[in-house]
Amino acid sequence: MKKISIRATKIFTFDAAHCLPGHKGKCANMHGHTYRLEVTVARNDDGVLTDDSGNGMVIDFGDLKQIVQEEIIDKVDHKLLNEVFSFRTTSENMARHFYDLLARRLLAQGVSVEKITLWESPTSCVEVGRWNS
Ligand SMILES: Nc1nc2c(c(=O)[nH]1)N=C([C@H](O)[C@H](O)COP(=O)(O)OP(=O)(O)OP(=O)(O)O)CN2
Ligand SMILES: [Zn+2]
Repeated sequence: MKKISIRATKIFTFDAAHCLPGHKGKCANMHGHTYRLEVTVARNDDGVLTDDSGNGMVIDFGDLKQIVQEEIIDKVDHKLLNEVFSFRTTSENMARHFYDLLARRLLAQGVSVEKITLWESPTSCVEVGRWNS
């Protein structure tokens, strides 16, 4: 029987400009996106804090919002991404970077990042996570 687990997701948006030098199409030119960032987390024990010291939450949505704001949104919103990051600013590279930032920050709280979904447009997204192989 499959184990029940609980995940919590919070959604963010940010506006940013970038270009992909050498891209074969129009994305070589400077252009902008309203990115949508979906952050899904779980407790490392797969449940919620329900003991006397617990609060029945995977993580307080307010705390998650503050962490994502500090670690990601404040650094990228209304910025030129090519100046923020040393790597090529594909959605894949950014989503992986965001995953690593949040995984490191949430580790101490016993919270793991299950999935990061980064939408570059309403029709294009990438997902980063630990999948069952
Ligand atoms: N795998 C990836 N492919 C592309 C990326 C990327 O990050 N990962 N990025 C781009 C460009 O940044 C471009 O802005 C987005 O391309 P695309 O989704 O094709 O944009 P459109 O507006 O043309 O999308 P439609 O909805 O199909 O009109 C390119 N590729
Ligand atoms: Zn783009």
